[in-house]
Amino acid sequence: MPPDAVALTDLTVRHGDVLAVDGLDLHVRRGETVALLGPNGAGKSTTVSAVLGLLRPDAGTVRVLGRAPADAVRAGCVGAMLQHGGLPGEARVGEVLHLVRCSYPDPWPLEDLVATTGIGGLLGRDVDALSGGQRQRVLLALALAGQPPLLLLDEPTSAMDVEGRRAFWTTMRDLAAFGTTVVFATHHLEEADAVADRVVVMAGGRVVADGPSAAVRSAVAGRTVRFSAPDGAAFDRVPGVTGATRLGGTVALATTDVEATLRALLADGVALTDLEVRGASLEDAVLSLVGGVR
Ligand SMILES: Nc1ncnc2c1ncn2[C@@H]1O[C@H](COP(=O)(O)OP(=O)(O)OP(=O)(O)O)[C@@H](O)[C@H]1O
Repeated sequence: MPPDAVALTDLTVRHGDVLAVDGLDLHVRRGETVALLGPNGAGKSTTVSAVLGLLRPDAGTVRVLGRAPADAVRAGCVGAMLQHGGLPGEARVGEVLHLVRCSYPDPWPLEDLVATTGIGGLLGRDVDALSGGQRQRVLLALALAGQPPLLLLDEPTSAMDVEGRRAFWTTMRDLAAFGTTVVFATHHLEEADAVADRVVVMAGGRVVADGPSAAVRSAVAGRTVRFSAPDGAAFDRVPGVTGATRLGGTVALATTDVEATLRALLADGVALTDLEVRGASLEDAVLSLVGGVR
């Protein structure tokens, strides 16, 4: 069996007095697309930095495609987009891209790379004059320049507009379909839900949930029952209901037991017009999972 793309065993990282990553075990198989989720300060960026060999763990081991992180990076096996990823100043995008491509033995063909990342119109621009979203597209092109089998992305779409995000994730899906392993940290949970094979929810430097998005969502018991109801009707004492809100003519009941709630409402003669039952969203699940750990 080939080694995992990323293998973190009992990883512990401190920044001074702050315990940023606390005994983390995380294994990413080759070809997986994994989202790292969690609140600010959960340890996602620190984990990404450790995988890139940018900081030395206080304890535990990091292996990247079976090698030490620095060796994997030096061999051109890892492409990265970091939150504070820098671009050299006083240079044009095309020049920077040329330089980076030249540093790899088998760079991604220029025309295809430029088309894939949508930076054709930016090649003659000064890197200092790029917008946040344009900068992120250029950073993506640099990350992909060596055709790496592993991509590490730390909040890669944070500055992109809706169209840019959509194009970005289409590119990621295409890369994943060709076997690239993609590990990304994000606060855009709908992107994680749509793109990742697996989501890893972190809080306080530890993993609090790890699995396919659907499994993580279903681990949260709560569901919502919505229907139209006239003003004045009260529903907070209905079996299973843990909270009731009303917006205009629509009532939303949070419930831990959908069947009991619906049976009781029907027995009471509630019409349940426009009935809708919704499971927890990934956002609900993450909020619930990290709630006690912050
Ligand atoms: N260079 C540093 N010096 C001191 N503390 C740091 C440093 N970098 C991170 N930390 C602390 O380590 C903890 C984990 O931070 P980290 O950036 O890994 O979290 P994160 O999950 O990526 O957060 P965010 O979603 O805000 O990017 C936080 O408490 C943070 O304040």
